[in-house]
Amino acid sequence: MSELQSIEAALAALLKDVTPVQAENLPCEKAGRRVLADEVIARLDVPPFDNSAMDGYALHHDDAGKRLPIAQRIAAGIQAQPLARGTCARIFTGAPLPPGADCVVMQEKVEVIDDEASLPSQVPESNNVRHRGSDVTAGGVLLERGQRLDAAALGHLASQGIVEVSVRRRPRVALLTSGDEIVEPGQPLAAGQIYNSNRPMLRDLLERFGAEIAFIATMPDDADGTRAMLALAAEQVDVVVTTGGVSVGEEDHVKAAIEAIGRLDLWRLALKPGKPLALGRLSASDGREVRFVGLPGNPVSSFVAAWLFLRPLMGALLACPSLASMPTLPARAAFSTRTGPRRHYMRVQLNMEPGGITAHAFPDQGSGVLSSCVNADALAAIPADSHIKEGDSINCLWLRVD
Ligand SMILES: Nc1nc2c(c(=O)[nH]1)N[C@H]1C(S)=C(S)[C@@H](COP(=O)(O)OP(=O)(O)OC[C@H]3O[C@@H](n4cnc5c(N)ncnc54)[C@H](O)[C@@H]3O)O[C@H]1N2
Ligand code: MOO
Repeated sequence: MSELQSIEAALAALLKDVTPVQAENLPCEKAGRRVLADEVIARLDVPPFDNSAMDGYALHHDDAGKRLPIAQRIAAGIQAQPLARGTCARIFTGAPLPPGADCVVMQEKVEVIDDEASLPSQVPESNNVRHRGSDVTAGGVLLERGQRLDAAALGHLASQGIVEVSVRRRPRVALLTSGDEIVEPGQPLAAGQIYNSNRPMLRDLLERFGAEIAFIATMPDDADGTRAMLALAAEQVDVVVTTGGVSVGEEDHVKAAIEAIGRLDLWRLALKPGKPLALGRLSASDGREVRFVGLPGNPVSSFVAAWLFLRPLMGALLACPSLASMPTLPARAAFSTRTGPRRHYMRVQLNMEPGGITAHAFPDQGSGVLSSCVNADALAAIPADSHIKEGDSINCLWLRVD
């Protein structure tokens, strides 16, 4: 039996010479979850003017402790008049601070009698004032290149009045499943058949990793049909992903087809689940090189391999650092286990407990037991040839995409 190969070596082979996909301009309202192709420079100071953080009274801090006439009323959205020393202004949250005032007292601390406000004795300068440019300074970097546009980043763009951004187009992926026994939901099941669970699962994962599923099909059962389908897919996409048929069985045409129209490397990884992995390249007729990733058919193996290989591949194609690497968390094992020659990525739920984060493993970690992935928060990476006891510290890959 040949030696098992390292996950890191397979990942390096997969990511070698990946060039990021092209940029495109998109309206911000359609750019959610997309990745910035360029940094965005702030055009405006945010906030654009000194303003009040509270509903209350604006004054100069030297006038603290006095009873002051209320000289003006400043609502959000109106222009404030200069404030004379010895007076104060009624002011509301977000309203501009009047020139001459340098602090605000919240209304709960002020007594108002006959249009005069009694102010507390000590009010520090800048109290309850949000200063111009304290969040963002015009001319500075608002968002970095490679930033995924999450909810807050979209809000940040809008705060600058920006309506369009340059983002990476979504990598186009072909998702092909194989196996005579695999049937689509909605069809009747004959004896020996099972439903195609990998297709919707991988589709969802790939879309969460930023891909567009541009081609989705079931692989034909014959050699010519398989070769024709792979060639057709390669014309339309950046990456071809298949599941099934990467092990040692004979019932498979995918390996032969890839070898006929491209290059193929078969890996036997020190990874559980997900030992067999096929990586390759196909050539499109315009000379583009299309990456091929053949995931194992067992649903849990393809789930784990998708997180370990497809996520960093999408991260590289999108030039997005937060996708390229997985967030990791140390946790205490709430279980004990022994591993053999393969690193075991156990599906765990993470609980926040008084002593820290605890990882609870699903009882059946079999590679066909998809229940172990439902509600899993993380993959606990248990090193090869180790004995983990309850309470030991383990490293968990958080199954989370921004
Ligand atoms: N003699 C050996 N047999 C196997 C080895 C080995 O080293 N020597 N490796 C095992 C490991 S590990 C895995 S993982 C699987 C990988 O097999 P394949 O990638 O060739 O996949 P298939 O044989 O086509 O299917 C495996 C399993 O998964 C089910 N499957 C496939 N596609 C789907 C789908 N779209 N939805 C749901 N389930 C699917 C299929 O019915 C099989 O049960 O090989 C081991 N064998
Ligand atoms: O390692 Mo396989 O990938 O057992 O399912």
